Amino acid sequence: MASMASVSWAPPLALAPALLLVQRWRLWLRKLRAKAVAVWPTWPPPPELLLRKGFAVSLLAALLLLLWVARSPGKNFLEDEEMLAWVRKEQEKRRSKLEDLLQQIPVSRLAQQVPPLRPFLTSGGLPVNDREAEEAAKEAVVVAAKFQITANSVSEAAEDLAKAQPGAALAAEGLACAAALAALELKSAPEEALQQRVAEAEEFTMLVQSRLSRGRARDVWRLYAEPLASAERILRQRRLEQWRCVARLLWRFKTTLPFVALSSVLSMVLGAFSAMRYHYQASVINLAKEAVTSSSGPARAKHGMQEAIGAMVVSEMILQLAEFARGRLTLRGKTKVVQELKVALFGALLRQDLEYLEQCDLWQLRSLIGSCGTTISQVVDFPATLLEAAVRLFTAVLALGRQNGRLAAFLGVMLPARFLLSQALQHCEERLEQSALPDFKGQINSCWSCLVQPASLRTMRAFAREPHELKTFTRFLQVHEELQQRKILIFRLMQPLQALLEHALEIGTLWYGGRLALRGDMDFGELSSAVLVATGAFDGARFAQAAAANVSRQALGPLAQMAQLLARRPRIGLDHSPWSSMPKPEDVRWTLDFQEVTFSYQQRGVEVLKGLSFQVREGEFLGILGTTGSGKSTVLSLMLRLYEPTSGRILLDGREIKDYNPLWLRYHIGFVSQDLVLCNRTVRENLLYGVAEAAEVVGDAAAKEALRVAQCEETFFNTEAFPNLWHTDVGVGGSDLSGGEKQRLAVARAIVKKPKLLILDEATSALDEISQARLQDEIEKLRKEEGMTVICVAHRLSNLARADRLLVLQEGRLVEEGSPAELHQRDGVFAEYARAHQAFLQDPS
Ligand SMILES: Nc1ncnc2c1ncn2[C@@H]1O[C@H](COP(=O)(O)OP(=O)(O)OP(=O)(O)O)[C@@H](O)[C@H]1O
Repeated sequence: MASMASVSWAPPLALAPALLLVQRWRLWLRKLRAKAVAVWPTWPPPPELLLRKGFAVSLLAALLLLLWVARSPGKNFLEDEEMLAWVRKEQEKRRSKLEDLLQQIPVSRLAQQVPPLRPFLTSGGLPVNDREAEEAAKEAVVVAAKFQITANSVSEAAEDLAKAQPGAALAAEGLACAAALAALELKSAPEEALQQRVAEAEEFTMLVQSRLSRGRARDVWRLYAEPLASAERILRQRRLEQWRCVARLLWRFKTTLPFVALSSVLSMVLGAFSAMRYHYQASVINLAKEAVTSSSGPARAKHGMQEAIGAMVVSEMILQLAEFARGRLTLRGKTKVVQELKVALFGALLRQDLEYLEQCDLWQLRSLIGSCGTTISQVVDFPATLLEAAVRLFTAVLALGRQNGRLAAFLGVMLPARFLLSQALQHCEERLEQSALPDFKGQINSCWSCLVQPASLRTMRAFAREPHELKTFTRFLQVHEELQQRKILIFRLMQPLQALLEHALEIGTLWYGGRLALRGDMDFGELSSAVLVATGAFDGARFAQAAAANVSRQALGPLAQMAQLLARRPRIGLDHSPWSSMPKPEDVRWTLDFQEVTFSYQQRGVEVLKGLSFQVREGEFLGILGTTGSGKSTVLSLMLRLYEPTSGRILLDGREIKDYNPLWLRYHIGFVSQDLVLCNRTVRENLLYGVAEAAEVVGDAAAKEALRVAQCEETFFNTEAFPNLWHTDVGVGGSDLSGGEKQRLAVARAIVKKPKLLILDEATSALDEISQARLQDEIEKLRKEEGMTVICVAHRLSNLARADRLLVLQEGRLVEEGSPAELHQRDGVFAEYARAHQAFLQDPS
């Protein structure tokens, strides 16, 4: 019985608490509804409630609480001892780099020699008159001419330190020294480099202004102001040419002009109709008011209201149609132009001199070309956007002026005031962002660079750097995040201020309108419609300002850069002279004649070759050897016309090499460079890289023959090592091949072209002695059979054993020349090399 009772009573007992809970909920919900109903009539709250002291205080308290919550969370990293020690170490690194630079450049030495500079460099401020400062700068210029350190490298080091340690006095000193060097560079720069120098100096001026106090910045400025002014004078004359470039660039968009014109017309329609939206809304309000107050009753107002609503529907439809049509038109106009421009820019980049490309930030240029669609969109759409905004504003102001002239005048004053105030706020935000925290953002990339390049990846592994790299990455990120938090906080503080400013002006319009209404200069209907129309006017102005800011901030700079790239004429033009005017390669005698050639790399400025004269005869094997850095590879680069000699002449078959088309010349020269890099393609594609329309011109048999000559046919056709045979990918830069395989493939790549001149720069250094000897034999055979001229740079003397003649270079000068036997007898530098080599063979221990 007991068990039966427990079974029958259990469910109701279990339900009881649930029922109780439901009952409670219902009661609670009922109370909540009653409260909501009680509050409802007072929402939105009456103005006097918002103006009560208590409310204002609570609002302020809530704001402060919000700010406190928005503060950077967690412990400030500068309070962490270990972190602080790491930051100091990083700062120290940058400090010592700048110190090393400053010690070398004459300006710091000049501080002892030139009295006016001393107080500036040691204590701060430059208490000299203009003449003395000018004299100091002149002297700095003369002394610094002997040194190779550039203003850019010093200002970069100073900027690095200033970022890592804001307010560091040494950074200011660095900037002062950079100023003197900038003066030097501006004075001595050749005209073609002037623009670059002035751009650097202008960038440098901004740096000085942002990093130094106003007085110190003025002092630094005085050091290089005069040379900058004279350089700018020259440039001003050339600026006309620049404008022509931009005009030419814009002329490229001529096919878009009809589309731009049509979309501009549509934009005017859009602007006018979107402003009319507010006008009709205001009409509806006016009619409603009229219906209540006028004696003619609601019938007339009802009719008017129907008309206004109908007009609103029609204008809305026109708006959407115009928007659609404008979108289609601008897209059609842009697509083709952007495509053409990308091709032109890529072509212009490919055409540039190696020297220029070596100094460029190629990643930046790549993204410039990649994003040219966005840039062009901004520029091409700008007239339409501006027209739309202007028409919208004009329509709104017109409607407003018709309603009330005074209110329109009030707006006429308030709009520019709003614009100026928002500019001031933006400036304020930028100043605030000049944080006192260290900034290591750029350094995060250096951590990544170890990982993403196969060669550095292996080095990282080999040196067991992983834990260190991880730690460094974490630290850089920590500091960076802290800085970001601060910037975000500033942004979050400034954004509401901007919004408040915008709304304050709208409230101001309402206030003024209200006053006019109170004085009887305006009635209720006019005021309500004026507010709506004024909102339209503000929207128009905001729209125009945003579009203009976008174009000036994001589009004009890249556009000018594109124009410059397109207008830039390389010194070694790829189409000069035309290929079609070139002789047949078999009609040319492949002799080379270097006559008093000097050369220096632009970025370093040091003379690498000093009056070099020698000859290369057709069909001979010329060996070049010499100490490290003596200029051997540079000589080969000049033969290929990768660079132009600073002075002197190079003749091919008695004609200046610069009269030959560089593409033609390089096509007939086989080149294996010391720092060879293969493309990330298959073995076969790499092999045929240098042959135009490879598959048709060179058959498989000839390609395999080149592999055989280079001693690597068996390697790449060994299915155990290369299951895909010569269709195997070689990896980034050839990273999936051994050093010897890479070199042999590079030799085969040069030979397969059947060149008239074969240049080998340390081409077999990774080969074993036996393979190297076999390769030498094969090249010898080829030389004899084809009459090919061979120039070989090598450190290993066995590479040069078959040479007809040898050149020995030292510090950019030719110190010995002759056959190996002659040089042996002369007992000079070569004989010394030979003795060292012989000693090793006799006693390798
Ligand atoms: N692209 C470059 N930019 C600036 N300087 C360079 C450049 N290439 C080489 N140099 C400098 O020019 C000098 C000569 O270099 P080069 O490569 O011609 O010497 P090398 O005799 O071939 O040396 P190695 O035997 O070590 O290969 C060196 O001081 C080098 O640092």
